[in-house]
Amino acid sequence: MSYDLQREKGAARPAPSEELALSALSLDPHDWALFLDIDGTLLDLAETPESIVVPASLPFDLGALSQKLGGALALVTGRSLSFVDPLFSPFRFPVAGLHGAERRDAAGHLTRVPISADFAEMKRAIAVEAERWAGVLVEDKGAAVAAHYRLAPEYRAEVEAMMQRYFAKAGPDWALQHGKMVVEIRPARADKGQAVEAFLAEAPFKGRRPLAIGDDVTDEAMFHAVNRVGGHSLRVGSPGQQTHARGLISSPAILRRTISTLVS
Ligand SMILES: O=P(O)(O)OC[C@H]1O[C@H](O[C@H]2O[C@H](CO)[C@@H](O)[C@H](O)[C@H]2O)[C@H](O)[C@@H](O)[C@@H]1O
Ligand SMILES: [Mg+2]
Repeated sequence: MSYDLQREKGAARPAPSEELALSALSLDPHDWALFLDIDGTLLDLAETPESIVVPASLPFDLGALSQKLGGALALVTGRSLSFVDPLFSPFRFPVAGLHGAERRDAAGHLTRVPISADFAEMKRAIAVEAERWAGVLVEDKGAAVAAHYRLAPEYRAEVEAMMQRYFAKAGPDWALQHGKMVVEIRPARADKGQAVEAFLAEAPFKGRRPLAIGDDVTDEAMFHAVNRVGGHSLRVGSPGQQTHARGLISSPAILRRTISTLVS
């Protein structure tokens, strides 16, 4: 079933997806729950995982939006939980990390994944093996590991083959996650769609219509999850991509500007 925001709100003329969906949040803030990806959605992509820039106003705009939504705003990211909080300080939003495998709910309860000795050894082996490819970065995310080739795209095939090989040895508790110039091995226990479903079963998200905004393959699971329950989904990027998302936002900057307008 296609959820027609434009018709429901009686808009007089077609408008870009981001304006429609986000102005619906503003009109009925107690009806909606918002799920936001971080890299490539709220934040512009950067050359390395560490070199992202969080505009100074963004945490405060998100804090104001969260308050407007009665706290029903969660971050759903491939990053680890421990990486996320300092980005949005002084706020600590409900968050799902490692593509859904770990989660902190609105009441502050944590679900984490223990790091086994075998996985720690695998991370070390991947880091050592990647040293031979100048520019390839290995990101240790605790219970997940990512190999980035953004600075060395000529090694894409080698990086993919290496991660595939370690994934094949890792066993059924692990998933291979492709992303933007990155391949990751992450816990298979939950994806972003399952994380969104878990939030939607709890206060203050429960009973609200979900809107999910993301930019990448990993976000397709949450697009699917929110569409299935009559919510709405927006993909950040250019037109023409294969996606479950029902609308498009052209860039993180446009999303940030729209959020800022909603709370000003
Ligand atoms: O689910 P997300 O919040 O979008 O996180 C996905 C991955 O984002 C990061 O990698 C991506 O962004 C980097 C910084 O802009 C960029 O350098 C890299 O090429 C992108 O793949 C992060 O480093 C990963 O751990 C996340 O899983
Ligand atoms: Mg992203």
